Amino acid sequence: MEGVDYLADERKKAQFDVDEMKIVWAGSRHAFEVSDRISKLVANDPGFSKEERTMLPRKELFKNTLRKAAYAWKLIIDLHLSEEEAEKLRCFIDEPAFIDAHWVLTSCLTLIFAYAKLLLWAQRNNRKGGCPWPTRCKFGCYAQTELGHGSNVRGLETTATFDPQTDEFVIHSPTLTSSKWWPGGLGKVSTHAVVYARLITDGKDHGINAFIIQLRSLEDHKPLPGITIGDIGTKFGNGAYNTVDNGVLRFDHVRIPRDQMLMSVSQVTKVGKYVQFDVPRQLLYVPMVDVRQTIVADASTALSRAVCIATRYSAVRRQFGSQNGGQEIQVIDYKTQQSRLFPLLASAYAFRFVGEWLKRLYTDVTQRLQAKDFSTVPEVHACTAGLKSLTTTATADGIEECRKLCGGHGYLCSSGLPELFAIYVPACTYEGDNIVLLLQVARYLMKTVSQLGSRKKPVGTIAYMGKLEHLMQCRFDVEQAKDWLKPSVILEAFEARAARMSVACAQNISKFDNPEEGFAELAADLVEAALAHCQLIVVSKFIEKLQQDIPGKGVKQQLEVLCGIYALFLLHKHQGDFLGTGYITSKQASVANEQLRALYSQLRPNAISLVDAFNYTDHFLGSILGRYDGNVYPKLYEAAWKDPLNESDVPDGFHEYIRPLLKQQLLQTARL
Ligand SMILES: CC/C=C\C/C=C\C/C=C\C/C=C\CC/C=C/C(=O)SCCNC(=O)CCNC(=O)[C@H](O)C(C)(C)COP(=O)(O)OP(=O)(O)OC[C@H]1O[C@@H](n2cnc3c(N)ncnc32)[C@H](O)[C@@H]1OP(=O)(O)O
Ligand SMILES: Cc1cc2nc3c(=O)[nH]c(=O)nc-3n(C[C@H](O)[C@H](O)[C@H](O)COP(=O)(O)OP(=O)(O)OC[C@H]3O[C@@H](n4cnc5c(N)ncnc54)[C@H](O)[C@@H]3O)c2cc1C
Repeated sequence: MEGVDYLADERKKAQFDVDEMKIVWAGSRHAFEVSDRISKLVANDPGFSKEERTMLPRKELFKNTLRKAAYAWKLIIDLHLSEEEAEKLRCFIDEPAFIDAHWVLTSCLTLIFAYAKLLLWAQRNNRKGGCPWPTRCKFGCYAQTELGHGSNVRGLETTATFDPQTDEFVIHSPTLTSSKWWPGGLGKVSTHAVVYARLITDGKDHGINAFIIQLRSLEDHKPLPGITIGDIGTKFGNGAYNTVDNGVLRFDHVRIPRDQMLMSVSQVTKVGKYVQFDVPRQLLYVPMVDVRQTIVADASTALSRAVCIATRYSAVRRQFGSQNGGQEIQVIDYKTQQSRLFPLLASAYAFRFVGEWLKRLYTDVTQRLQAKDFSTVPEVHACTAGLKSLTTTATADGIEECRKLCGGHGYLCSSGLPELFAIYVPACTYEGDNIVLLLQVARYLMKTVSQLGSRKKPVGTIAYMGKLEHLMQCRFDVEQAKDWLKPSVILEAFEARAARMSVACAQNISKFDNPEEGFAELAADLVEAALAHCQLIVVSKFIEKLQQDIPGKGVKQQLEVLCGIYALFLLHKHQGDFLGTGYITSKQASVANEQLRALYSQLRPNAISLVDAFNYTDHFLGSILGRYDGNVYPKLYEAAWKDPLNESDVPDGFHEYIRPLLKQQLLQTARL
């Protein structure tokens, strides 16, 4: 029945102020108000409908995305939306688009150009200043990855050879494997690209540098001479990421002016002299750090969507246990359902808070960079790489778990979960393969351990290594379940586990004559140590959040429950680490599990309200199973009839393929 709230009884059970929790989730009252307003604007505008997305053929799908993007830009201008509102608009339109790369890169490149300015780039290049990145009337993409190399950035093959005769770089793709491959927005739309290529002057290879290159005519959109571009083909899932034109690009001796090299870390003079500035080369990689921190912030949005769908549906769905003709049991009341669903709900909140923290860390680093302080770059690289890896892996796995939590109906596109998974899962690969990124964290950890004896004190997220002596010896000495609720106890457990795993790896590497050989041999253990370190960061940032003043009846208490679930679930899942490093005994692990079960029971009455606090519209959720009103069955039934296959009772192909078979069968039966 329309207008009935099937989840009303669930909502009455809440023991906290949901409106205040919405503000905690959004980050501030202002952020909540902007999100609320823009999400409703999108939801109420038929121009942003997503209903048929999974049924459209690729060409139509792509054209529809172009239409939406153009419409969104028109709205931004007509409604004078601020940058913050425009960013929310992009989020709630909920369609990966060519425009994403442009959107993010505009800010990345503003940053690169901030360094460039700082490094007197403008004067050295005899330019009047100003950012040549095309933010207006032109579209850009980020062309780093090649067919043959993605993770190994140093192995890229595209060349940029300086010609002092003409004061130009000659950009060339010398092999098939040097074709740029994957950049989003490249295939059909971008007019310009940031291209990573090997810089060659006077026959000498100076490694990878970035160049801004025009790809297409601004008149007729055709590729410029010497440039070959296309789309790389259909990707995983219906609809999903196929709204984006990931592309292939080849250069045949394309000439660009010298000042289109991004000269933030080095410079080529008019006479072809290569000059390396007194700054870390890693500054070239800062765009990746920027996008990775955005991906961490986005993970909680993707996971919370899936969790919202699975939680609401778990309260609607009933199976078994009917007594005297009464209703069956809501599947959310099964302990197995709770033990799979509630840690994901807790993870969504945990990722929200660690994402907020990472943004602050990144802002701090960018301010330091402006002041030529590069000291925190390694830490922000380790944090963004590690947290990108942890949050995207957990989110992709979490979305798939939510699909299973919804049983058969979760497999229907109308549940919203298959498409959400298909769109999200490449996050485990783009912006750095998750294992490759954890290995970067491991390098940072091994470096930290090796420097412990020196005067360099570990600070920031690695500060806990400063109390290594204590962490290597301490033992968990409490026995009661409720002791596991103390933040100091949880923190020490995670610190001791992370420190001990890192030290064990360092000791094992030291047994090899060649440390690089040791690192390669122990890579699997190193990845686990890196993960333990990243999990410690997430847990500690959740605990830090709880130390803030959090208004609203019962809000803090709910967050404490969620924090306990997040930490104790990890402890349960990685029991082997905690037991193996000797910090806890098996009895203490079993007591922790007892506490975890108690927390699930405390969370249960609040589950629906905790997902309501995400404040998602039905449009954004895009799921019949996750509808706010819980009116699942009639809407599923209705949606089935909208499938193109149901347009006629007799399907196309009946006369060619089914009828002859039927006839044959009839004949055979007659012969018998
Ligand atoms: C463009 C984005 C568009 C849109 C985003 C929009 C919204 C966000 C939400 C969704 C995302 C949507 C779309 C995604 C689009 C995807 C884009 C891409 O995928 S772009 C391509 C990304 N590619 C990678 O990430 C490649 C991964 N590989 C690497 O990063 C490096 O090569 C590697 C880290 C593996 C290092 O290899 P190695 O050869 O060992 O390194 P090197 O010798 O060059 O340097 C080592 C030295 O440098 C330090 N370091 C490495 N990386 C960084 C860094 N990023 N920042 C700072 N420092 C870094 C490293 O620690 C080491 O230091 P030491 O020598 O030990 O001191
Ligand atoms: C949807 C999508 C959008 C993208 N958008 C862009 C874009 O806009 N611009 C752009 O430039 N690129 C883009 N990419 C490319 C992306 O950044 C790369 O695919 C990614 O960095 C992984 O590199 P790879 O494909 O070379 O994987 P590989 O490195 O070939 O990975 C293959 C396997 O090898 C393993 N492996 C690799 N190296 C190591 C190692 N050292 N130690 C242990 N294991 C290792 C990996 O873990 C993985 O299991 C995009 C990719 C996707 C899927």
